[in-house]
Amino acid sequence: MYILEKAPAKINLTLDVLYKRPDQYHEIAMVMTTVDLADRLEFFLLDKDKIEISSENRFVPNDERNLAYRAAKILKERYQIKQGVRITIDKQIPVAAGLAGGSSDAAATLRGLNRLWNLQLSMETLAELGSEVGSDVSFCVYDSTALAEGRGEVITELPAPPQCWVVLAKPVQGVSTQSVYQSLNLDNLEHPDTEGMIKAIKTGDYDGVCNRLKNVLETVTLPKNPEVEQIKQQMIRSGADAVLMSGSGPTVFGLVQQESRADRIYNSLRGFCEEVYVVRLLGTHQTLD
Ligand SMILES: C[C@@](CO)(OP(=O)(O)O)[C@H](O)COP(=O)(O)OP(=O)(O)OC[C@H]1O[C@@H](n2ccc(N)nc2=O)[C@H](O)[C@@H]1O
Ligand SMILES: Nc1ncnc2c1ncn2[C@@H]1O[C@H](COP(=O)(O)OP(=O)(O)O)[C@@H](O)[C@H]1O
Repeated sequence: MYILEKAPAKINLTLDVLYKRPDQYHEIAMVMTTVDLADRLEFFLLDKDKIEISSENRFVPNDERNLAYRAAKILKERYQIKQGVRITIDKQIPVAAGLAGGSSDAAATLRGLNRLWNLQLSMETLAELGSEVGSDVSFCVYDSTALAEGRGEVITELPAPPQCWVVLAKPVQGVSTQSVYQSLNLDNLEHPDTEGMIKAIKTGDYDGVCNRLKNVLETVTLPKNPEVEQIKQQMIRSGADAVLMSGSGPTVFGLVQQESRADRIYNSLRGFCEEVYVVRLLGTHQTLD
């Protein structure tokens, strides 16, 4: 018996950092949604009491460092599961890109094993377990559109934003999330209009969403990675309605309503950026088959 799960990438429509906490984390408020660029995970029951991971991607560890492995281990130990599992990851989301690929794989593992092992756990319980793996995993468990607060694990679900096309471009150099947070200067930050973004989403106001895209982590990643700013400028020149860096970066996304315009942006970026994707905004959980 085996189970299939899709693990979509996320983008940040807003990302605000409020203050540094006494633990190693920052208190944040961010509106996130999902796009149709997804890893695919397969889960096979094993008789032996073992978690096996495989992925063809050379940047993804095939051992206990894999976030999917960590999610499976937490679930297995917490519910004393004696069966083992083999997890194969077909990696489509660029790694260390600000698109939460690893977190989404961990979340898909929690959803998939909940079904494979027939645990009947609620989304809330899976999200709580996910927060032990990483700050973005709870959001990824819901796999929808949401406001994420706390260190990212306090989730308030939102409706899907207005439908549009999303052009994603990832510069070659990956970014370490931890070092971006560490380098952030909290003085004189221009904060996003989080409430305004939520209202724009709720009223289906596409222009309102575009006008409010903002990510305070750009203040760290942009000066260190000139390519990110170049890609932003190129997307604007080619007709994007709005552009922003996702998460800690370095991936940049541009929003457009017409497919022809998305194609134009894609073609204009192909020359100097190897990894470019045109995808639909999803914003709600999609079941496979
Ligand atoms: C920036 C964001 C935005 O969605 O995503 P990515 O760019 O990684 O996709 C998230 O806040 C990242 O979430 P995630 O990648 O799950 O972070 P974690 O593994 O929990 O933490 C990695 C490190 O980032 C820092 N960190 C993370 C979250 C937070 N609220 N404050 C922090 O200071 C901590 O130094 C932590 O050790
Ligand atoms: N299943 C996984 N997919 C991708 N990266 C993973 C996975 N498991 C562990 N990692 C590690 O997590 C790090 C961050 O990966 P990722 O989630 O893709 O980036 P981001 O946090 O920027 O969205 C990578 O350096 C990678 O080695």
